[in-house]
Amino acid sequence: MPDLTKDVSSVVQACLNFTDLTLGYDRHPAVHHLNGKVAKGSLLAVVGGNGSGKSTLMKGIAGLLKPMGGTCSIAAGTRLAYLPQQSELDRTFPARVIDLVSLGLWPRRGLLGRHRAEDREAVSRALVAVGLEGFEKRAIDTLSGGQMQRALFARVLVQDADLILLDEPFNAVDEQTILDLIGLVTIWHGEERTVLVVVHDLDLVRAYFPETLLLARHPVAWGPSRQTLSQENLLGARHYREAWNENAPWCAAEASVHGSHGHSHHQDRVKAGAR
Ligand SMILES: Nc1ncnc2c1ncn2[C@@H]1O[C@H](COP(=O)(O)OP(=O)(O)OP(=O)(O)O)[C@@H](O)[C@H]1O
Repeated sequence: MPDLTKDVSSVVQACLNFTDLTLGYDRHPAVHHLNGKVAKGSLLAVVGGNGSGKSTLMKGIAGLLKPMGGTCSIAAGTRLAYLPQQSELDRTFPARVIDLVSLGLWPRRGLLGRHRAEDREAVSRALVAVGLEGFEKRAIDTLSGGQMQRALFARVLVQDADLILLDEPFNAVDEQTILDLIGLVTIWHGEERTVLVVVHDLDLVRAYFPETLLLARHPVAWGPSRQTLSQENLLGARHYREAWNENAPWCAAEASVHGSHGHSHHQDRVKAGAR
């Protein structure tokens, strides 16, 4: 399986290194044989259709899913912040905005640690940066989807992480919120943090993300966004997704028919079944 990150020079320090990484659930792989490096300071969009493995990859990097095969290594000393999809969060938890944002302090202070004046200032600055000044005491279950996403970005700001994983942060939020949140992502990129974002809107990707990984359970393409999002690659991803058999078992054999990437024994099964 070749490394698809052709544009990443070997002299650039890698923040993430995938070696034949396969992730999945109950022995059913959802991301197959991913190889490549994410250079420190990259701003990488992760795109693909529903069920193509984007969230699974994020969970694998965050350490919430153990690889079924291969490895995902993170550069030593990297502080990580992971923002799951909003649908995975429990909004009914009785917390105020300030409590939610202050959770970003726990890697430094511990859950029960006393917050110092500088911590309180960091939380206040983060709330101002996301446009939620004055919302400190609001219960999180009273926030709109966009306000909640702003609060979650404030928590990421407070975390001060080197590697930031954002899973569909622009879903179900209005245009102004998207622009404000993109502004923060751009600032993080300027600060040389490594940022991976699952995005559905390809126009947004083309406009703001220098690099893109296109997934269809396997990596279809990875490189500069314009090249990755070529018609050919997008069609290839769709073709692979349409041929996917949800019930295919764990792959044992390797059979590469897509030229340089992926293996398609699941597709073969579907075709064989259709005959
Ligand atoms: N907890 C789970 N248990 C079993 N299968 C799962 C689990 N989570 C995801 N899957 C399956 O893994 C595959 C990849 O799912 P994943 O959520 O990574 O896709 P995605 O690209 O993020 O999709 P979407 O754009 O719809 O969020 C899907 O077939 C999904 O049904």
